[in-house]
Amino acid sequence: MTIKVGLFGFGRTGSVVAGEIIRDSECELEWVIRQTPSHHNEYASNLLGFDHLEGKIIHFKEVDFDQFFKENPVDVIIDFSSSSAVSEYASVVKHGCKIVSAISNYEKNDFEQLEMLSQQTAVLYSPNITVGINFLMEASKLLQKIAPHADIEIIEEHFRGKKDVSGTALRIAEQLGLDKNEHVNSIRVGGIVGKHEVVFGLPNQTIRIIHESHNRAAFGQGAIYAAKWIMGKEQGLYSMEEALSLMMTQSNSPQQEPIAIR
Ligand SMILES: NC(=O)C1=CN([C@@H]2O[C@H](COP(=O)(O)OP(=O)(O)OC[C@H]3O[C@@H](n4cnc5c(N)ncnc54)[C@H](OP(=O)(O)O)[C@@H]3O)[C@@H](O)[C@H]2O)C=CC1
Ligand SMILES: O=C(O)C1=N[C@H](C(=O)O)C[C@H](O)C1
Repeated sequence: MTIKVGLFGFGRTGSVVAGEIIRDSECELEWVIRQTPSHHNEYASNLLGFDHLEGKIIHFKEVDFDQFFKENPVDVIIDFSSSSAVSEYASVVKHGCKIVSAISNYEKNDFEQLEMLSQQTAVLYSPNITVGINFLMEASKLLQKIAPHADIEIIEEHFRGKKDVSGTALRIAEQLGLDKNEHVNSIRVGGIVGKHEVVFGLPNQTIRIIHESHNRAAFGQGAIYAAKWIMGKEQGLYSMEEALSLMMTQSNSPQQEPIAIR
């Protein structure tokens, strides 16, 4: 079965994610919604160098989205736009459309709206949708149990223009029970795509767990993994950790094909 995908956002990350969706043989990029009229009615595939037409770019304000969705339905919306976009697609969940949201930091009201949508459809939300970061989280939790007296600091490094504190770092702090105002250290330099490090300080040794995204394609591959996983889910709010833990169980079962991690 081909999964029809609608993408919100065609910026730094969305444009790379679009390329990954187009490349994936089990997905079809139906459309891409953006905030400005840039490249309206052109195809993401052409802009990204493919020679077929896929992923028509739509300026949100040019369409009545409810009507647009009825004419151009998708199985899943993948969101790499901004916190407020959730209100733009809120109405389409009644058609059974599922949602994968990768917005790193939600405004409180917008996140409450996402939570409300999860009462009607399956929503997967992850401030860091790479598969690898979830291994860092699990390893950090395990190490904290083994070395409960270690000093723990979280370091997050991103490109110069990233304004918000890393949503991933905040999630790691929360999971480790650390005060985010004291233990999250941010560095903004050059073009770093995304690096997260958890430092465990002991009297005679230091342990560092690091995850680094070298290319934004990692976010696209994670989002596609999440989209495939959520296809079989009932309404509810899911995390990437849940999607991955099920995958690990599946991979032990000879009956079911695990979703491949790339
Ligand atoms: N969870 C994860 O793993 C990751 C999450 N992110 C998150 O993804 C989001 C986007 O990041 P990034 O690509 O760097 O940001 P950019 O600013 O480069 O791109 C944002 C894109 O979203 C579009 N957009 C913004 N607001 C709306 C809206 N209300 N409706 C429709 N489209 C909208 C913009 O349109 P236009 O182009 O017309 O201006 C643009 O295409 C951020 O929240 C970021 O933190 C990023 C990487 C990984
Ligand atoms: O804005 C980004 O780009 C990223 N945001 C993330 C975050 O805030 O944690 C995840 C990723 O490293 C890239």
